[in-house]
Amino acid sequence: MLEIGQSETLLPADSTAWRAAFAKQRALVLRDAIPVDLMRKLTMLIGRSHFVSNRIDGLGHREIESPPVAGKAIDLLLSRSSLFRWLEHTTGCESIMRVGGAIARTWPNSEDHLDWHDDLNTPESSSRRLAITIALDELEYEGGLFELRNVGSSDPLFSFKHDRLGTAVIFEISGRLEHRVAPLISGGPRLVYAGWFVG
Ligand SMILES: O=C(O)CCC(=O)C(=O)O
Ligand SMILES: [Fe+2]
Repeated sequence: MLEIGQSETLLPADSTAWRAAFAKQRALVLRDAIPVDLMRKLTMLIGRSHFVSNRIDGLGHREIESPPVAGKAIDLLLSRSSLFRWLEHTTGCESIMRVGGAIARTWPNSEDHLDWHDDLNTPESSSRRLAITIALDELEYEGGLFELRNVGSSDPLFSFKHDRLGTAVIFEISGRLEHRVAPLISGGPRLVYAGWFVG
């Protein structure tokens, strides 16, 4: 059990199963990582958030929270050295120094999605070690599947549909892996925090 509460972080005492899961699929599912009471507060903040169009050249489109308010609150919640050390131990990623991200929203339309990419596309992004996404809503939707694969492989190593409020996915960022988010077919929107642990 792992829980990122408002004032304390509960981390699993025995990480053996987590290490084995990450070794196999290069990703972890942290079910209910943000507890319900804290999630409720974040939902209230997000209710006042403003979103702008965010086109990522060659990859796709989505909306992101701007100015970042709820996203900054989540950055702060994740900025805990005990969590950084647990992630290093569990994933083998070295020296995580900080975390930062944004709230992203996709709708069922002809443009919202992200094609295969590795999150290492700019010089500033080259120190990204792990990515984290957290479900911030639980509206039903079809499509919107997240997939992670080895570059050049056609079989995903890991796939996940975010539909449980407060559940997080952590996955490896490296030149040997790529990930994508499929377009929504109906329902939604899909609302997640998407950030990176940076070394
Ligand atoms: O929405 C997701 O699940 C992943 C987002 C993503 O890949 C990114 O922001 O780079
Ligand atoms: Fe990404």
